[in-house]
Amino acid sequence: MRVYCAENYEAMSRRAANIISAQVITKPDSVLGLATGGTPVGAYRQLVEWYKKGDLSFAEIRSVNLDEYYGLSPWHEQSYRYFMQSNLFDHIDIRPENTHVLNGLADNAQRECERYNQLIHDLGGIDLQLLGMGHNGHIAFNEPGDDFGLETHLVTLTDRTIDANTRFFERREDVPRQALTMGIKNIMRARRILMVVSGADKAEAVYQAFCGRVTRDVPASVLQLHPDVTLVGDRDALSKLLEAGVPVCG
Ligand SMILES: N[C@@H]1[C@@H](O)[C@H](O)[C@@H](COP(=O)(O)O)O[C@@H]1O
Repeated sequence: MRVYCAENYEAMSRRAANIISAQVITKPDSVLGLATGGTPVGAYRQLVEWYKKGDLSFAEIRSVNLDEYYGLSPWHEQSYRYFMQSNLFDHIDIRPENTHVLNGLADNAQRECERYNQLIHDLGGIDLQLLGMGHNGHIAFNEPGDDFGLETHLVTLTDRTIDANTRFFERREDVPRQALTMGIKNIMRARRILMVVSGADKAEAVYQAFCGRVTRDVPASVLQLHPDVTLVGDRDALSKLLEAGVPVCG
């Protein structure tokens, strides 16, 4: 694992965007696994800026998103499809038909999950998977205790995740209770993984994930078993790793 420590959120976002751009430039038809949440927003903003300057093209890029709330339409402002359109897709030259997000309105969740697994397979797998992390160590919507062997599946969100995501909705009751998510198995099959973390409130989860035991109780800890992980964080999020003496670059 490589760890990059950035001074602040902006620098972290630039570093992450750099890694994504390098992937796009070296393999213009890459399959990018994309993530939502507050943390990657700065990296997306940076990519849009570089695209507008003419430094990058996404014309051949294919994307698959990690997860989607179950029960929200793609046009709902808090759906992850809407998030991706407004933070990235609407501002770059990626082809709409090449962007894939799970359908939160699918009648049959099981069938939708199978379709998505097949889609990832047909695309040739994920070249670079971007990840954020929840305060309880969840990745995508793989909550503590979930089986590492699962592929895309329907999950019931924990109270902690619902609490954390309430900030995006008017009321806690509005946060969907279920989501469709890629499983740990899909994520672990990605050729490269890029995790972004920011803020002191993530420091303990980051420490548990990368210095603790590999356990289902901390889903992100499974990344210790992946051969190509880059962790990019700001100083606050990495504080406990730094205290523990984990070597960092930049
Ligand atoms: N499903 C998403 C995750 O993919 C994301 O990593 C997490 C952390 O979000 P944030 O970056 O806002 O802390 O939030 C949600 O639960």
